[in-house]
Amino acid sequence: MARKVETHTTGEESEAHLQALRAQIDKLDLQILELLNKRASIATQIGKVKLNQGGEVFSAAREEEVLANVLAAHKGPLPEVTIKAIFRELISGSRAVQKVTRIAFLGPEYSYSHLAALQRFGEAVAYNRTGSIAAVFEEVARKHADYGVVPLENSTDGRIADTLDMFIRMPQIKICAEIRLRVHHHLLANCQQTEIRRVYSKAQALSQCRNWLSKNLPHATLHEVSSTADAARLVLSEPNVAAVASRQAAVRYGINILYHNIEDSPFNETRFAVIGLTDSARTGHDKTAMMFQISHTPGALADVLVIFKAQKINLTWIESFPYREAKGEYVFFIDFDGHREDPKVKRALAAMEEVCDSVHVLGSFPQARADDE
Ligand SMILES: O=C(O)C(=O)C[C@]1(C(=O)O)C=C[C@@H](O)C=C1
Repeated sequence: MARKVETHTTGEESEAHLQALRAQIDKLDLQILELLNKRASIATQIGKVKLNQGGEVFSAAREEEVLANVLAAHKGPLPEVTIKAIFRELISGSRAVQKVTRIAFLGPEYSYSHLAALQRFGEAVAYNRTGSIAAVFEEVARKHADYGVVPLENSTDGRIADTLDMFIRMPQIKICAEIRLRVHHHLLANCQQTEIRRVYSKAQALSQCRNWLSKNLPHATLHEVSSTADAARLVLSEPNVAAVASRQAAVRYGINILYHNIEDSPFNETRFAVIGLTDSARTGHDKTAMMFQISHTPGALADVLVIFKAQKINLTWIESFPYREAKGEYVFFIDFDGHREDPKVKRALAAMEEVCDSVHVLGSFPQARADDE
């Protein structure tokens, strides 16, 4: 028969037990610290090799592989989200010991573009906020920034026209990674709900909360401003005003959150592109983005789609966009599974050259995980 375990402990014994456990944590922390710095020293050496080869510090493909290795081996008890956050900052620091990466985004701080950039690049980065999506492209083209973060599409509102327009204007800009950001909107105000007369936000954010706002604030008028962070700032300078913005903006500007998660769709997500001057190496879980033009003849688009069907390539996105240089002309944007170096993708691209007026690959890049996946 098993012996009865004595569970009763005195206050002194339990205090001693606590101290012993904390001593174990102190010891482990020093070991972790040593390992972190060892890893950073190796990253410094990698940086020198890459510099000699003329390569870039940031490798979306390698970062994806590092994270996939770690997550595959992870058994808990720490939540996966914690492991991802730790490794995000670790890799961010490993890049910084090689070279400080400069990232341009559509500001101000704590806009959703900024949150997406932080999610992908972490804190050890020189962030450069700009006033427009066009300026993000220009900063990258002029090499004032190594990479830029621009919104591509939202699950509720669809494409971001300014970004697609810039890809047409600046075909030298490539997509080297994508970021999927779950977008949660909150109602920020420093007055009572019944006192709110005006609600400020970016057009897309107002549209993504349309039903909630009309149901809960039927007497308030809605006003578009250039960013959700600008909207938050207006709450500080005007009376009886609310903003639809992020939790981070509420913290940054010291505003109360009256309601959390007021977006109409529970799956509200924005997909961002990381843009640069080169795209990404193959990982085996990649996507390719491209734009093409076809003649105005019956079946021209079907001829293109049939190529993807024949090669068994899954299309993940398609948009037609007016071509501003010529009336009535359109540019098609598509994303599909696979890397431009995969044999079946190469065959599809060669076949497209035959049937399209113009074909331009925007880049191949690792498929992003959703930030809550
Ligand atoms: O493997 C590299 O190329 C590194 O520079 C190391 C490292 C990392 O910390 O794991 C850092 C930056 C790169 O973007 C990819 C990976």
